[in-house]
Amino acid sequence: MVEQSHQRSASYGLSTVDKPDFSPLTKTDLSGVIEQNHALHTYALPVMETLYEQIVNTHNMVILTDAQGVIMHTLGDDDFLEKANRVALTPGVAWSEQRRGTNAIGTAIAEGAPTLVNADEHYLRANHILTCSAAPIFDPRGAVIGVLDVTGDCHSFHRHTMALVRMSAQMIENQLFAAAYQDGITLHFHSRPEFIGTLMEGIASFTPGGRFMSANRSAMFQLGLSPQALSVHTLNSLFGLGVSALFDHYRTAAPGLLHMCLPSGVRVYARASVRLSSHVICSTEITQSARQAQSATAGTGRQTATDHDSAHRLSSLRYLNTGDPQVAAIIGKLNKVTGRDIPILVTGETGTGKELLAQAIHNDSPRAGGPFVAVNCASIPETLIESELFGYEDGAFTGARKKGSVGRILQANGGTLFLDEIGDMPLNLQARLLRVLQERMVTPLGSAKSIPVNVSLICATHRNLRDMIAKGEFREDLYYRLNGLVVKLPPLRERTDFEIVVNKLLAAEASGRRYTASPEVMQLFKQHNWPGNFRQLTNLLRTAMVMTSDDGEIRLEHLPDDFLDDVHSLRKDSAVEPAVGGVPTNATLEDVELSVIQKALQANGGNVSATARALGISRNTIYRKIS
Ligand SMILES: Nc1ncnc2c1ncn2[C@@H]1O[C@H](COP(=O)(O)OP(=O)(O)OP(=O)(O)O)[C@@H](O)[C@H]1O
Repeated sequence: MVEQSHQRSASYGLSTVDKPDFSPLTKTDLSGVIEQNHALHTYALPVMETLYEQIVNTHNMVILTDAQGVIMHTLGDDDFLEKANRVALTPGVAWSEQRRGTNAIGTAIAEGAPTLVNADEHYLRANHILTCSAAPIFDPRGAVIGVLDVTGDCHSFHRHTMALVRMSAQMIENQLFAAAYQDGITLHFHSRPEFIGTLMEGIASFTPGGRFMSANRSAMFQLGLSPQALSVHTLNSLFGLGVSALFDHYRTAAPGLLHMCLPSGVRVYARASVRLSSHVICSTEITQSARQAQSATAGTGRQTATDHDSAHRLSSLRYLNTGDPQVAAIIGKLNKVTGRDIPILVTGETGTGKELLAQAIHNDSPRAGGPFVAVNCASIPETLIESELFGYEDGAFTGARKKGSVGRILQANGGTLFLDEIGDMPLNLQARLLRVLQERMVTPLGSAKSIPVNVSLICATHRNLRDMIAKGEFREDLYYRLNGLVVKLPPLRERTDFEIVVNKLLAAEASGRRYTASPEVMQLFKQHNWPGNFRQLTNLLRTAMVMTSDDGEIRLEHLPDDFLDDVHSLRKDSAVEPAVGGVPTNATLEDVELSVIQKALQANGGNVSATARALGISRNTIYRKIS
């Protein structure tokens, strides 16, 4: 390999006596390279730190480059970094074979394989002082996206270094893989069970319906198939197990590792995890959620869902229907419009489950195999909403990524776009959004080209859009475009299935144990007004469950003090209520303040930011006053 690389080096017109080339990229260009390789850079840095800890004080350095061999980051012993500087081993410098002849980084890229280049194996004489071990980092399609390298003084050569570098590169690949394929079914497998959970495990991901999405290098190796060959497969065709059988397995009392058979006949062990957007349902939790789905439907006298398509059922409309007539009516209406691409507007206080409902609508629709893209218009700075939604072309504005960005609307193509807090969309963008909905075309920022897009739209808001229209804050024409079907999720305090909801959440949060709420606690819960709705109740239950004793019963003493204070202050508030002229004679200024804040909170559906705006005080003041 070294000999062939030397021949290539000569063919690039390099001479062995060439001096090191000190022409790094400018700071701006280097930032551009790092920006283009953002995910690689982010996931590689912690791995580099760990790798460096293994080799500290050995006159070595750790190097990360992009796919062209441009150094993006280095970590090393000070004395060696100084020496490295002399041969241009610094950020911004390219170490491709074309620029520096045979060297571990450039040759690893040229060969697409881990490479060790020691002392005089380097093409340039100036680099004979080095020993370098490099491993390419691959993306799931098998393309080299960067190189991890350990370079040191040639006298410091150690034969274990290469193994460390290879393992670290694999670790980066697995982390990039996990970040890129978060949704769907993920299988972790190996022919030896003790290797599951280690760097050696194969990882393959599938859509909730079982279609193959991607695999890491170990998986491709074990399956003996290329990324192209894998793309036509399914969970069943690769592992001899369908989605429903997978869920059946996890519905058994003590699900162990799965036993599966690869197309080659090799037997493997596997662990599966399922994640449907914001919901992670891992191994044992699959069992729980599946059971709850069944008990939820059984509780309302509905037919239990069939096993096929179990993954969708975990976040389906049926699962949300736990007996409240308002919710049942909403689900009845939604079922009628499913698949008709009628825009849906979900209203309701914060934490009432608007996003969960949107996800369930998507999962129950014919678009379930497509993407579900959620955008919270209130959490993105106003200046960025436009580029985030519509995307932008190369160099559209200062700070834009070199290659441009596909906006969220186009990301949702073929699936569902969920625009949360649509009331927070700035007026000028409301006009652009309206155009997209009318013309079904998106024009990215800085582009003259319009791209056709096919999305089903669900919007949500806790604000009163009609009031906003009256104040000129929301476009009437957009409102009529969004409200094909308007549904209002009830706040928890109005739900008649409150007890079922509490028990459902307790079961969902319990991993294998049984938890209950004592009658006093349930009574207290029913009297509380839950401004944060499901989010608040879930958090409270999580904390209380940790406090319980062996019997798993949540009693008053297990509830957090701040919640009890809240309940107490609300009671105090209602005691103050029947006052003459609105201000009770025995009320302190503090009581009145608290009462005003609580009323405003209620009027704003528990939304602290909106309350702060309405009262003209800071969010911190609100938290301080109600704590
Ligand atoms: N019916 C339900 N059953 C179980 N959990 C639920 C239910 N509805 C909501 N939740 C949980 O409550 C939390 C808040 O739900 P979600 O984000 O959907 O509410 P939201 O109305 O969109 O809130 P916000 O308006 O603040 O964005 C989530 O963790 C969600 O999983």
